[in-house]
Amino acid sequence: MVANKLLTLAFVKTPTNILLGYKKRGFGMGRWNGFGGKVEVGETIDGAAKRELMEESGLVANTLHKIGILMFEFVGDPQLMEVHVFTTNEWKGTITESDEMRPEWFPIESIPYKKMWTDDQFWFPYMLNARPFYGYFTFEGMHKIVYHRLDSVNDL
Ligand SMILES: Nc1nc(SCCc2ccccc2)c2[nH]cnc2n1
Repeated sequence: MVANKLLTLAFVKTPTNILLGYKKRGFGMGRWNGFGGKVEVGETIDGAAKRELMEESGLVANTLHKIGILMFEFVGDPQLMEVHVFTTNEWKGTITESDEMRPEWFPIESIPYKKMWTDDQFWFPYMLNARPFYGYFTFEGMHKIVYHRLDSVNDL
């Protein structure tokens, strides 16, 4: 039995703007995304999300709100990615570029979906409207979605 790979993704947002990071290396390189990564052994998911946000953007979130869970399957890879998605609108610290990510604010009206993962355009509206969601996406390669399902949920 291959366990899911447990990952986090956190977004810092105001009512009109969202902070995205340009991934400079590794998985998802060359795309704008939220801040996140692996949940380490002994870490809570929330704790990992806060740590990754701080490491990758320099910001400390006072509270993170769980807004979604995304499952990603890549055809040919038995390990599913289980991504817990968070938002925050209360943070401290100074935005700092890391070796992983170059943070930049975007108006919510001009999110660069063409330079992001293909699935983001499906679930971002749920996140931006604070509607908790559960999504499952099957990828063939790094661009093509061959199956997806996305549902609103009452609690996560
Ligand atoms: N938006 C988005 N993000 C990811 S990976 C996010 C989790 C992660 C993984 C590795 C390093 C840092 C963060 C995706 N994968 C497939 N579609 C996707 N969409």
